[in-house]
Order: sequence, then structure tokens, then C-alpha cells
Amino acid sequence: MAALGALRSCWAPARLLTGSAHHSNRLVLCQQTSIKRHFSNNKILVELDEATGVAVMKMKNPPVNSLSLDFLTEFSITLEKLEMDRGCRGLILTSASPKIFSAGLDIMEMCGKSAEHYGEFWRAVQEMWLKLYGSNMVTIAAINGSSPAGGCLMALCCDYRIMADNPKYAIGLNETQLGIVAPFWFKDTMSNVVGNRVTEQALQLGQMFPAPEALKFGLVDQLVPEEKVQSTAASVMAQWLTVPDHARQITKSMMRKQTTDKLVNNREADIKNFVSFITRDSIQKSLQVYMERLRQRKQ
Ligand SMILES: CCCCCCCC/C=C\C/C=C/C(=O)SCCNC(=O)CCNC(=O)[C@H](O)C(C)(C)COP(=O)(O)OP(=O)(O)OC[C@H]1O[C@@H](n2cnc3c(N)ncnc32)[C@H](O)[C@@H]1OP(=O)(O)O
Repeated sequence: MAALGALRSCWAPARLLTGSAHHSNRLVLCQQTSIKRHFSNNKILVELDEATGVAVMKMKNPPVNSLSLDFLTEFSITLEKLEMDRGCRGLILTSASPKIFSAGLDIMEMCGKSAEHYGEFWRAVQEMWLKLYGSNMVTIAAINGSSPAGGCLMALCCDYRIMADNPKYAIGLNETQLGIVAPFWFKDTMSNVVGNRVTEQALQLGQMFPAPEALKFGLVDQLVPEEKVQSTAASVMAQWLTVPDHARQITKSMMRKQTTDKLVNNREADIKNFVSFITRDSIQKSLQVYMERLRQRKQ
């Protein structure tokens, strides 16, 4: 992946040069009709604006955008497609249904299934993280709702986070509240954003930060009124895209490579570790109790 990234980086200046001439032609056209390509499937809606090179990816997996095996597979395929598309330089990740950005990993995928299934599921979680955290595109999370655990991880993978200014929405890695443990690469991703001390405390407590607290601790970069989340993401993206791709990409890779390499070099061991952890009776029991609590809360 790193080698492919470097190759893309080397090509980026040429791509930028031809891209800008190309884009300015398009821009003229765009004043009459905006050129938007759609790559949607039943879980993910993507709209790529060819004039700006920005794709908006909306997660659509009702009721709570949980990250099931099917969803993660679609997500990684879509991201790969955009990554390979020379017309796409930026990605805005958001939810198709406000109030929930993503409820994190689908707990049902981790309950009462076979060891083989857990292995396949965990590989898909790893793949999503490697692709999103390692993306060469500018990535912005437009967090238009709550975002626990795996949902928070997705947001933390992005280069910039804009959250709806609503204290009812919360974000955080709450794994310990479920009786499970955030893996080292979840921990590293958070620590790279907010630092070791905040991460250590937040992870032990399984803390969910309401939006204003999330801003205070640097878990998100900006809070804006709910109706402005998308437009703010678009204008922040436009600023980031003024930086030449190759320089920004090499810098991003330099900052993140050590973290991604740790998983790349230990993928199989990490899967084995997950399977042996999640198949423990005590862990299965904790997850069942947590799901039951969720259902009761609803009643
Ligand atoms: C020694 C080291 C070993 C290392 C081993 C590593 C192990 C690590 C393993 C895993 C890491 C885990 C990461 C995760 O992401 S776990 C998921 C954590 N997510 C949560 O805790 C979120 C729980 N959900 C909520 O808090 C709320 O549902 C909400 C705020 C997202 C939405 O609230 P609301 O709008 O009120 O909706 P409901 O609560 O009514 O939910 C609707 C419906 O959806 C179900 N549901 C919610 N979340 C999930 C989920 N994550 N997975 C599956 N299903 C979910 C909920 O139960 C309701 O279902 P219904 O009753 O059938 O309608």
C-alpha cells in the first residue's frame, strides 16, 4: 500500500497540472450543469463532483449505520474505487440519516457466530481502517450524529472532523463499557489525534464525549450548527485542496506510516487475538448483557 501511495504521489504533480486545465474547462461547463457521478449501492451513497474532485460518501445502513460485515465490505470496495479514480482528490464521510453517524461495529457480528466468521469480520474491520487511515485523499468527517466506538474510529481516521453542535450527540471509544477492549490500532489512532493522556483516561472509562466536550479535548476540530455540517465540510475541503497533492500526501504518509505498519506487519496475529478474545464465554456474556441493556433502554 505504501509503495502504491508513493507511486501515486510521484504522479500527483502531473495530475495536478493536467487536472487544473481540465478542471477549469469543466468549471465553465459546470456553471451550466454540474457534473456529478454517482456510485451508489444499497448501503453507501457516493456523489463525486467532477468539477471539484470531491466525493461525498453517505453511510446508509439503517437503523444506526452499524458496521456489519456486508457494510464494511461495501465500504472498502467503494473507497478503493475512489482511491483509484484520478478525478477524486477529497472525500467527505457522513451519514445519510442525521442523528447517528455510526453506531460502530455491528455487535450481532460478534455474538454467537463461528470462529471462522469472527476472523472474516475482523479482517474486514482491519481493511476498512487500513484503507481509510491510509487514504491518499483528503478525508473529512462530517459528523452529523452520535458516533460510538467503530464510528468514532472512522471519524478519527479522517484528516479533519466537523461535528454538529448538539450536546445530545456524543463520540468516543466506549469499548470498555461493553466489557471489551479497544485494540492497539484503535488506541493508536485516537492517541495520534488527542495525545496519550486523554486517550488513556478516555479508553479506560469508555468515555463518550458530548459534542462540546469532544471539541474541548480535540477529538473533533470544529462544531457547527447541524444544518451547516455539510457546507462547512465542503469549504474546509476546498482549503485543503489548495495544497499540492504530492506534498500533502507524502506528509500524511510520513505521519501515519508507523501506525499503519504496526497492523500491516501483525495482521494475522491481530485476527487470532480477536478471535480468541471474542469467543470467550465471559466476553460473549458481556456483549449479550450490553445488547439487552440497549433494548431495555428503548422500552
Ligand atoms: C487483550 C486485547 C484483546 C483485543 C481484542 C479486541 C476486541 C475488540 C472488539 C471490538 C471492538 C468494538 C468496537 C465497536 O464498535 S463495538 C460497538 C459499540 N457501539 C455501541 O456501543 C453503540 C450502541 N448503540 C447506541 O448507543 C445507540 O443505539 C445509538 C446511540 C447508536 C442510537 O440510539 P437510538 O437512536 O436510540 O437507537 P436504539 O438504541 O433504539 O437502536 C436501534 C436498534 O439498533 C440496535 N443497535 C444499536 N447499536 C448497535 C450496534 N453497534 N450493533 C448492532 N445493533 C445495534 C439496537 O439494539 C436497536 O435494535 P432493536 O432493538 O432490534 O430495534
